Amino acid sequence: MIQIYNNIEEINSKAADLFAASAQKAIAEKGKFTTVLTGGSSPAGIYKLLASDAYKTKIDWSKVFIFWGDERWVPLNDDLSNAKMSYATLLSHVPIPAENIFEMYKDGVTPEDFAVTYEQSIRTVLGDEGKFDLILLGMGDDGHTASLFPREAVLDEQNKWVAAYYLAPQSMHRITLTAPLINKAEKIIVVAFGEKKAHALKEVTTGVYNPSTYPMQLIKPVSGELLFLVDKNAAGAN
Ligand SMILES: O=C1O[C@H](COP(=O)(O)O)[C@@H](O)[C@H](O)[C@H]1O
Repeated sequence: MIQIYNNIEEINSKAADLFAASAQKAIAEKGKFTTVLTGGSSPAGIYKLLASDAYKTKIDWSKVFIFWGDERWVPLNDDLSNAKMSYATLLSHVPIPAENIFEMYKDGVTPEDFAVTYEQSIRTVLGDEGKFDLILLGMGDDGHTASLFPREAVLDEQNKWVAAYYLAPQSMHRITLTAPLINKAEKIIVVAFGEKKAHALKEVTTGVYNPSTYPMQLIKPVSGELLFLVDKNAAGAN
């Protein structure tokens, strides 16, 4: 389902409301909330809102378990780190235990080896079902999501839950949750705003199925819900 909003503030507010509601429901039903944060420029406003006084008391952060959808293979203090942005805007401002946060990077190991470790961490917290309560995703102007980039072999991955690979156009390694794992989630929210996303959004939602070019098309929950929160510019409604 696609919901179109007037501006980014409205998107942020809706996403924060949905995050809080998912957390409350999961904690009431299961005693914990497992979620995946996205990187890039789109989610910072959502994270700041969740860290604000109005929202942070709505969630029992001691029962929240944080993973990431993808990461550039850079240390936490690097400005390219998705985790660095998430700490700066959210995680350093809420009472979440450090052991509940699963950063997608570790010094001194290869990204490929760490992908195996990260999958094991997910299995430890979620069990072998691998069903996250809520996954937040962004979408690049090229239709990529997480680190599922156009024409990369990772798009064909069927078995691994987490994969790492060298992304030649960016001259860096990426580590990412794979589409089969993402699609197990209870709820997936994709946030996209700005006219630079309009072409990809149109292709992803109404174009011919061609995930090699528009990897976001791989995101099709098995039994959960997929919701796009977009602004008028991304929706091409202006
Ligand atoms: O490389 C990435 O880009 C996408 C989209 O980012 P945005 O800046 O256009 O919002 C993001 O979802 C992903 O986490 C990030 O690593």
